[in-house]
Amino acid sequence: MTYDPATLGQFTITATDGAARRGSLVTAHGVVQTPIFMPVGTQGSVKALAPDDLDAAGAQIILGNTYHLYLRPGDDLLARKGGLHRFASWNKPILTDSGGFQVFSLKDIRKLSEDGVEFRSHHDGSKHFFSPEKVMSIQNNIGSDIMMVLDECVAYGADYDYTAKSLELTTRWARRCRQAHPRHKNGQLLFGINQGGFFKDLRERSLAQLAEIDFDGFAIGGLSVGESIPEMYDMLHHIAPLMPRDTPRYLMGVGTPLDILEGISAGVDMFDCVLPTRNARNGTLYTSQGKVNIRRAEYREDDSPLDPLCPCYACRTFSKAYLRHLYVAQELLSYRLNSLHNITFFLTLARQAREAIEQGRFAALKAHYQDVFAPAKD
Ligand SMILES: Nc1ccc2nc(N)nc(O)c2c1
Ligand SMILES: [Zn+2]
Repeated sequence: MTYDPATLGQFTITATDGAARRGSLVTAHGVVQTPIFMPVGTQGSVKALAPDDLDAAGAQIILGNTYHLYLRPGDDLLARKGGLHRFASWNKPILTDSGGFQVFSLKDIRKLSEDGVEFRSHHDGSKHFFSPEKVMSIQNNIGSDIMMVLDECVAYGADYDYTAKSLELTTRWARRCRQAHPRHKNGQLLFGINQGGFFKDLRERSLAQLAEIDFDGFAIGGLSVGESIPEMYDMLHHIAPLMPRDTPRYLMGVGTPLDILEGISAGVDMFDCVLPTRNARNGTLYTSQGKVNIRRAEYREDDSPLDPLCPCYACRTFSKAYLRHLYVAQELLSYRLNSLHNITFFLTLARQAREAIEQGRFAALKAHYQDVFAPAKD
């Protein structure tokens, strides 16, 4: 990994269109063009796809997860293997989520304290403890280019008092993460995570506290946790414009194609979501004409490609009839081809957004896809 310490972490905005930003972020494993969609590879693999598939699809950066990789194969093993990049033969940027969200979604098998969170492995029930320092050490062993702080993602519906107390803890943990991992040590960037639930004053308080800490970027956490779309968009449009302008803004766990375009219109630069690969496995495919449920009988004899505008191997090589057959027959190839297509679609959407912002026509792109994915057509 060779990078120039002088430019590491540099985020440059090259064009804007309304609040939408076209930019680039320098990481130790390459420059990331934003807005960007990041395929999720929780356990060190974007399910059913190999690095050459991801390269072909135009992936610039993928996600890994601290909680999962710590439990299996173990961050100590990853350190011995030279880090996740070498272990998984992925030589482009990797962002790792801190595990906070995953632990808090384990509900009853975790205990929260000032020092961190105790939890039981979902594999074998063994007891573990994540402190801010521990998750920094794990992400250091993984060798991710962008690390996330340990945070508490409060459940949807949490009351004001609990949310206010929780964001203070998340800020104290964020400070401890920063102290535990000096700026750009090992070529790694560190992002803070905004919390505060669905209370605008708490969101602003969390942001003001985090903005005083020296982070390379800021994420919006605590959204896409079960709230309605209008609630998510309302908070998104409130907090995104208040986030520091000259560092990347990352909306965690979002979302559908329309959510991503909404986020970009609010000024968000980075997105990740399991939707493309998860929905690929249940036959829900995203195309330039809208969503296609490939298992529908109407495709049984359909010789046309899944998406005539898509450059992916699945669309260039096979018919809908064959893709439907693979799905119905539960052939493993169905996972690979459907995942390859959906990931290509999400990455293409991000590329189209970058081009539209450069050309001042982002609003038109967003309106086009709002029509394509209008609920009536589902
Ligand atoms: N919707 C999400 C997804 C991932 C998250 N990761 C962290 N660390 N924190 C959150 O609040 C998240 C929310
Ligand atoms: Zn395709």
